[in-house]
Amino acid sequence: MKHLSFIEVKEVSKQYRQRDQMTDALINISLSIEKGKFVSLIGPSGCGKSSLLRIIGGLVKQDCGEVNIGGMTPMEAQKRKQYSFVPQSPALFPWRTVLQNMQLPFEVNRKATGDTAKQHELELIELLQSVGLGDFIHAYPRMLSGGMQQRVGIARAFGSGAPILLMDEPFSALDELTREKISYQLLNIWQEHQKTVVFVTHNIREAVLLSDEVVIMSPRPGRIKKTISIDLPRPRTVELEESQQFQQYITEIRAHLRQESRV
Ligand SMILES: Nc1ncnc2c1ncn2[C@@H]1O[C@H](COP(=O)(O)OP(=O)(O)OP(=O)(O)O)[C@@H](O)[C@H]1O
Repeated sequence: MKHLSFIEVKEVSKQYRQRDQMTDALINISLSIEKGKFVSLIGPSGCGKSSLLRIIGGLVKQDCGEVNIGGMTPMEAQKRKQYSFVPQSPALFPWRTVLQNMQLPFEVNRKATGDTAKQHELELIELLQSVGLGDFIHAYPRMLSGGMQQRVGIARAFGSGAPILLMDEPFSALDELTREKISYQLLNIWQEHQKTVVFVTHNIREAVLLSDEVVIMSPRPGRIKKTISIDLPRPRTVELEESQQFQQYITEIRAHLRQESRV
């Protein structure tokens, strides 16, 4: 049976000009992502992961090729509030409580969606509980650690109503243990809400643990080297992480990345 793709990137290329120099950030990228899938982009620095994420999200325009988001261009998809971005740091407003920060997308998008924050308050509180922040609903961001703030950012993205989450190294500023804990919380919340996620990371373990597919990219110019389907059962567990099968995926991806980082 042929599966319908939700995000379709076809033969996309992107160059940047800086002074007199041109950089081929992406060359001939084609990628197809089904609705509800979790897909990671991994590769060495400069291979174009963020550029591809931004092109999918309509923040950057490709030079050639096509991007189709459920029948819309990325710009149309953006207008129709199809995306929620989770950047490296969560951009919370310091003068708003955690819950008020969660409510922000509804206030911003109210004209487009007609939904009010009040209608969704219970749901937002449940999301905060599911990332372990049930006791911090009325706290201000300054009272939270970096990891807790990032969890608010993730919960907010899942609560926003957007079907596509674009996450650009959301855990990169966190220590290893916090990172591990948050990846499991992200897994749980994703399992429950079934959003389509495109996740940029440098971390192989994280990519295998979270993803249905890992897209390995290579630099200069940015290309897709290989796409690996992660055929591991869900829910993914700590035991699974220690299994031979899991380790095999890590070894395979690491071998591809090593070839890329040879200088
Ligand atoms: N706005 C820009 N102007 C000029 N060059 C750019 C711009 N954005 C990205 N580039 C270049 O395009 C290439 C791809 O950058 P991009 O940030 O997409 O890669 P990346 O894989 O996300 O890197 P990293 O892992 O370091 O974040 C790099 O060579 C980068 O220097």
